[in-house]
Amino acid sequence: MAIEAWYMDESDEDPRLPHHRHPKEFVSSDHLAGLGVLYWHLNPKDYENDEELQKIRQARGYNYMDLLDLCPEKVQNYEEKLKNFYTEHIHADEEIRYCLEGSGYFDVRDKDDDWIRIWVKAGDLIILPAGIYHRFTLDTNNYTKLMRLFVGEPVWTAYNRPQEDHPARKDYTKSLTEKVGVALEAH
Ligand SMILES: CSCCC(=O)C(=O)O
Ligand SMILES: [Fe+2]
Repeated sequence: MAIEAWYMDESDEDPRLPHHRHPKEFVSSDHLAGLGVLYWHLNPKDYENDEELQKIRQARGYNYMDLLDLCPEKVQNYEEKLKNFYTEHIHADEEIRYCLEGSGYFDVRDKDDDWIRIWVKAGDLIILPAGIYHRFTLDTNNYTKLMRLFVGEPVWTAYNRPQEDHPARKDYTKSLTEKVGVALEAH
């Protein structure tokens, strides 16, 4: 099963709506991979014993794990947290999220600075590379339960845009130009 992702319209209606362009412009997982965004679909019911998940965690060194149940009863400062999640930012490290229940939107900037909306549902594991501008919102279902993975002690610090001088941002932009170089050489 492929991930659903699309280019966003420019309207400032409720962020929890899909915000498709007209006509719809879907984005493939290859296109996402070109931005350094990786994706797997796993069995969310089996997350405690799942060998596929174990393999990914081992291969990438994700020894840290916790669960984030995104509902007002379980999250302190719920509204403020959601507001911060939807403020465009980067991190110094990868952001790894595995959706166990519900759904939500991870928005990432493409090479031309346009927003791509990635619809993450139960079973979707995504990795956003360090330095990519992104944000998160719940969709109209208003609920998700996410697993957060990390290499070592987690650092969730968000650096709000602009961050052009942040080392992770510089490395990320450089990796994008290198990817373009490889694609051109292949032709
Ligand atoms: C709710 S997880 C996604 C939000 C985010 O970008 C973050 O936690 O940094
Ligand atoms: Fe983030």
